[in-house]
Amino acid sequence: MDIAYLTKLSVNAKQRKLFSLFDDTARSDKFSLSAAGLFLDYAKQNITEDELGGLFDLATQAKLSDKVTAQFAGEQLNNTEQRAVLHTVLRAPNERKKAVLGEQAQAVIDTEAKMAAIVDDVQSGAVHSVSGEKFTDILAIGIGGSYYGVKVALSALVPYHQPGLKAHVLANVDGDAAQEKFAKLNANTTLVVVISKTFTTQETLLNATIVKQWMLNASSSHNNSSSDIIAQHWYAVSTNIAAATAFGINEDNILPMWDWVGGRFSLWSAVGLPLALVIGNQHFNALKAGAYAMDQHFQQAPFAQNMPVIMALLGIWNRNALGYPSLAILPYNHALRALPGYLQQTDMESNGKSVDNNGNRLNYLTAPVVFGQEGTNGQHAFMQLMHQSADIIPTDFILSLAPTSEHLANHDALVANCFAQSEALMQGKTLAQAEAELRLAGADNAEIQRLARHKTMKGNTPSNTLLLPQLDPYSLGALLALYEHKIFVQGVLWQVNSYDQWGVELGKQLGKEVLHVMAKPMADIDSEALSSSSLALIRRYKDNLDLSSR
Ligand SMILES: O=P(O)(O)OC[C@H]1O[C@](O)(CO)[C@@H](O)[C@@H]1O
Repeated sequence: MDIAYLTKLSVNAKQRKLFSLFDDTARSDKFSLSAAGLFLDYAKQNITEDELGGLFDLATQAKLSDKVTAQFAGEQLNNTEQRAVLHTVLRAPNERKKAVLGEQAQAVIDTEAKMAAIVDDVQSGAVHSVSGEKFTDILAIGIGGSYYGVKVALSALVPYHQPGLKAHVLANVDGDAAQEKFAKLNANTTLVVVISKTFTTQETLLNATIVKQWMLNASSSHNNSSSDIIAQHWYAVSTNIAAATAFGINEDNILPMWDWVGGRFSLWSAVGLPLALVIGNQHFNALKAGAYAMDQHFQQAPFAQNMPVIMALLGIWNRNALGYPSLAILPYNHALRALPGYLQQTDMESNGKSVDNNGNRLNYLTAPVVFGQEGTNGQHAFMQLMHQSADIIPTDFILSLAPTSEHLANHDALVANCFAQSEALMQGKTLAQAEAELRLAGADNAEIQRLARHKTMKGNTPSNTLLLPQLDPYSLGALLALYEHKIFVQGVLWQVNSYDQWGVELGKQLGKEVLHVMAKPMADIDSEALSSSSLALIRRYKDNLDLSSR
């Protein structure tokens, strides 16, 4: 990316009062657009039409259109793992699947049909527990991309859940997390879905093992045959069919994934099974249809009317031209409370890189630190810093226009808070305004002098406001696809491979080494791979638990 060009382009923006851009009375019309049912207002970004035009030029220089075509056509964009990036084909019509995947398309279509049949059969009771009862609970075990997508959609789409069927997700390897589930679940009516692309992930396998043991124990006390309960209650989604079978899962109950679907973009594949089981095929298809509508928009709209492209370029503007290091994701819907965590993974795991596609060190920074929380909770916590500190934190406000509950006064308050926060973050409060307010409230000069600076707020914080017409499967699908494409565009401009995650692998390697060292007798604790700090921590842990004698 041409940083010198970006620096030159942004020279005025750095000095500018963002609010002054609203001297143009047509700004909110010019800086907003709709796509796939979503509405984006980006008028509160610190950017002019000319500057945005400059960013479009940058996208053209990066041959963004060619890259979009290449991605949807299945070229191997993930060049460190020699993989295509084709999660989009999973939500495309079958003709498109055949055109892109060739012979492999039939396996994908068959898997979708098999998944749909499982969903119908579980919902109708045709597929039932060993005791002949209808399943009451779905427990999904997975982590990272094999967890977040399902989690975010499950909590967002509660009104679409089939009565009598509850879904639960288990990710954390802390045994407490599993224990919490056991307290809620009846093993005899629980269906388990293990989701692991590799079927080698430590957390998922440990959790699957304890859940299996819990179910076997419950089953023996119920006089069921143990092998039956695992064969009938357990499903898996994986590329590693052999490992899933070796774990004891009935081969008929294993749905394949493909290496061209990245974990964090896999909700659209059979990874979505726990979600589909609970919301049903019709709503799962609507989720995919919303994502497909955004795919179409992304491929067809010119840059100046392209929502993912605009959001991506604004993100680059804030990160690389204006130098802001983070991005707050603030959904003003309780139902979207899992979205910040989901986007944290998709964005930071994808674009948190420091070398380009050819392995050359970058001379600019990439993904911002993404964080967030549901509104209005954040206002009474970390948003204080967003208003009062000198740091500027660009923000995405996300809101469903239609209320998700019957409590309309609460929804009005929620909406008002959302709109007010973007305004407050942009306008801030000058010293003169703070002084005038204090004077009006009857403060004397000394009091004004003492307090006015504390009440001054920098403002100038840029934000997007994204509106969903209502929180339904279609809109959610469009929203998730919007962010997927935004991340893709940023990866293209930053020239990084958004689809590998070697950093996670390093953690896994050292995790194994730590476990290996922990298993040694106290006197032998040593490792060339670990620092004296970590070795001392291991000794302290063993001292406390006397792990070696277990
Ligand atoms: O699906 P798996 O193979 O269990 O991996 C879980 C997750 O771990 C990662 O490899 C790293 O977090 C993700 O990409 C993936 O979604």
